[in-house]
Amino acid sequence: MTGDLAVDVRGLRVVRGRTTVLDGLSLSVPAGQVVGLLGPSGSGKTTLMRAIVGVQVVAGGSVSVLGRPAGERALRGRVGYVSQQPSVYADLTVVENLRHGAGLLGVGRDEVERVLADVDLVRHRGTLVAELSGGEAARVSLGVGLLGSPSLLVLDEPTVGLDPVLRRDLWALFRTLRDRGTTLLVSSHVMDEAERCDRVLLLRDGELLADDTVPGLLAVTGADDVEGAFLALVEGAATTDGSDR
Ligand SMILES: Nc1ncnc2c1ncn2[C@@H]1O[C@H](COP(=O)(O)OP(=O)(O)OP(=O)(O)O)[C@@H](O)[C@H]1O
Repeated sequence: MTGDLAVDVRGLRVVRGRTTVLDGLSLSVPAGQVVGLLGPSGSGKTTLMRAIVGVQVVAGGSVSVLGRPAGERALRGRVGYVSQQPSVYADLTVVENLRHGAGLLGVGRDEVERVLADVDLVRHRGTLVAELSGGEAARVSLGVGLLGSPSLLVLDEPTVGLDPVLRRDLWALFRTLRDRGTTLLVSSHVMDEAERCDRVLLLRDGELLADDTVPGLLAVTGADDVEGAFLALVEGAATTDGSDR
């Protein structure tokens, strides 16, 4: 492992509507790892991911991605983003969706074939997305994010709604991608998914409660699992900031 950072966030401030979602958040994502971004619903995970991929208006601070300011044109194709909203066309087939994505990125058809194999959809290549199961459709979205072999993949709750077998298979794919040198930032509000990550970032109300490995988190909190560690950290924060949410 090198000491390189794939993402470096300093003093990030984001206001959405009337809510200050992030107020001076600083964190980093080391290159070549699977990093889990965990936290309850509304803690700011999607907002942070949007800032990292450069689609979020920010009110202050800096976000550096692969050594460049987030959203810079030079990062196009080097950062893959799979949002929670399906970003594929239901009335196109699997391969048509991937070819469309490849066309937008300017990458070749060989990329489409590689991605089809990676997400295990070769036999569904000619199927309309509307006729796929939820898990298969999720893999088409992921496939679009994999086009062009991005150095950083930002995945917003990619396993939500998937059965345990599909979740396991997707995590195996994430590790394979990491072993090929990709950095992955994967959000989840399912704490047990943390166990599959090299590091975890725990967010609550826009604040970073922890940035550690799973064994490190357990050692610091004395908890048996990540859920227990999170609760211990929340309670610790509650006693210092006077809130008990
Ligand atoms: N478009 C918006 N306008 C105003 N406020 C928003 C908007 N989107 C999100 N927020 C607020 O920002 C806060 C953080 O939302 P965000 O989607 O980043 O959380 P999250 O941790 O990703 O949640 P979830 O796990 O439910 O997706 C929430 O309080 C939410 O109400």
